[in-house]
Amino acid sequence: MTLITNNLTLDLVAIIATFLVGIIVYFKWQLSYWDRLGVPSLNPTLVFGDFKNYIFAKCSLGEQFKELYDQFKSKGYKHGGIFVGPKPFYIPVDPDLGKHIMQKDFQHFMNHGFYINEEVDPLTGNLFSLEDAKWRNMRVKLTPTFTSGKMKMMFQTLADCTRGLKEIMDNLALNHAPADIKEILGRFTTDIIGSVAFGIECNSLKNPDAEFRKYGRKIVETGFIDRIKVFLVLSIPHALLRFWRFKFTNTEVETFFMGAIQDTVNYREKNNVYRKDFMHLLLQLKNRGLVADDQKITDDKGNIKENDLITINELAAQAFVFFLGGFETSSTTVSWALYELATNQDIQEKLRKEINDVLSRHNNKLSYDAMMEMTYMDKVINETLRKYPPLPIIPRVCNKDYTIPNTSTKLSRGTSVAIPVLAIHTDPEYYPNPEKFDPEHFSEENVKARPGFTWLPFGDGPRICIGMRFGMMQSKVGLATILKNYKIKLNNKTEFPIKVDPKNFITTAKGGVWLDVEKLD
Ligand code: HEM
Repeated sequence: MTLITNNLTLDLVAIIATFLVGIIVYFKWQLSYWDRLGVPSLNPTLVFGDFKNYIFAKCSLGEQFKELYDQFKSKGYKHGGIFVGPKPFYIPVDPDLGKHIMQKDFQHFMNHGFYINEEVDPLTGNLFSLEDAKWRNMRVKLTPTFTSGKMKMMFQTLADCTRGLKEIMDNLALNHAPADIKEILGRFTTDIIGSVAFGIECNSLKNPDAEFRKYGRKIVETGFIDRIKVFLVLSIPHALLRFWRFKFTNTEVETFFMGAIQDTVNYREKNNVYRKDFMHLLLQLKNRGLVADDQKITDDKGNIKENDLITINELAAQAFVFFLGGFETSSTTVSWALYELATNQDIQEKLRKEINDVLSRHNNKLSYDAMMEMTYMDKVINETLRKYPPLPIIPRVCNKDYTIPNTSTKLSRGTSVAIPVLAIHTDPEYYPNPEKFDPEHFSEENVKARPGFTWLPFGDGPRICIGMRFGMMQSKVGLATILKNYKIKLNNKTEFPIKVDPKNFITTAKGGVWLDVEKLD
């Protein structure tokens, strides 16, 4: 049987050719999207759009966006449009546009546009992914969990984990062995966040193959399949992915975390356990519908806010995102800080002096108040987050048609936006000599002289990182513990000049950061 000609082979060739031409026409039409809208664009290619270098692991996600931002900036554009595959993304170049998107006109750009399918993939129902009213409600419920009072309450749990960190560093110093610092700090922050988010002693500092560490690694180390999943989530309409019952979370990871959370919840509810951690506050939300300053996870006086109760799946998704947000971001931040301090010994000495001076006023004990007094430490961490923002871009989606300020261009509902954080942080207009590690970029005068929305490691506006205080606190504790007790130098196992690993979503050092450690008296 033939369809078009009298020859089956010719028919097949005709069908395939028509299909290919259709795809090419579709891509060409899509790739003219920004031109049709009057937004400057670059030279996207069929299939990959402007994203070829990232897809082929030639550069990291942040570097890919930086390359595109730099092109727009060099042509004097205030904004631009790019393509991830066929999907258009809007990029603000002028920080004032960033301010509109993240703060002034937040009601138009409320969502991250991440994939959610709470039914098939329950861990995607977390605060980072939630949208619209669901996000707002959850954000309001979780905000009291991260006040400075709650940070103070959790400080001791956090400080307890420094013991294991010191044991490892002592051993390395004694044996003159190089420290794979990113790995060690990954175990340190896993122990902290496992303890405060799950109430579980993970013991990954003692045992590098502890389960929490193993699954934590699985989440952040992205293989080919994970890159494809990211590409699908970025380029395919989510309604279609939901229709396919697409699952973003790795099933093994989901089974492990859901199991661990369910066990902890059961244990605490059955034994009425009180512990000063996030899990306690999440359990209050689950059983009482509010976060309270007391030891109770249930309320016997019938004083329950029924409408504000969260389900066990919602609790699990939030504990999961605290874990995810909490360990890798801070451990990479401290690793990069130590890399820079090993390369800049004068800054290392200056910071050590501040740590010793402050601690001498606090009985030589790490405490929340002592950490708050370390202002040079703040500058060093801010500068680290400038050069190496763990999230090199921040995604947003336009949820209500929007006219770009001072233009007649309309972004329609559903348009994706990427705030190019790394690119802004390394723009010489805001940070002269951006490759230089200089904590004085964060002196009072320099901060005042810079336009707003040019330092965005935690994002900004109503959707700013909810765990910022906690992230800063654990980074400071890690850095203070190491610098107080050890002098560090770069070991020659560290690649020099160091490169960002293109295979990781988070800004991490390719090949790791290796340090020589000398114990101080
Ligand atoms: C150095 C440490 C950290 C960095 C650099 C960081 C960075 C970020 C960024 C860039 C965002 C997106 C903000 C936006 O859209 O404007 C974010 C959101 C978020 N972060 Fe962090 N984070 C850190 C630590 C933490 C910690 C310790 C936790 C939890 C314990 C956490 C939990 C979250 C959550 C739940 C969100 C979603 C907030 C929302 O959508 O309302 N992060 N973080």
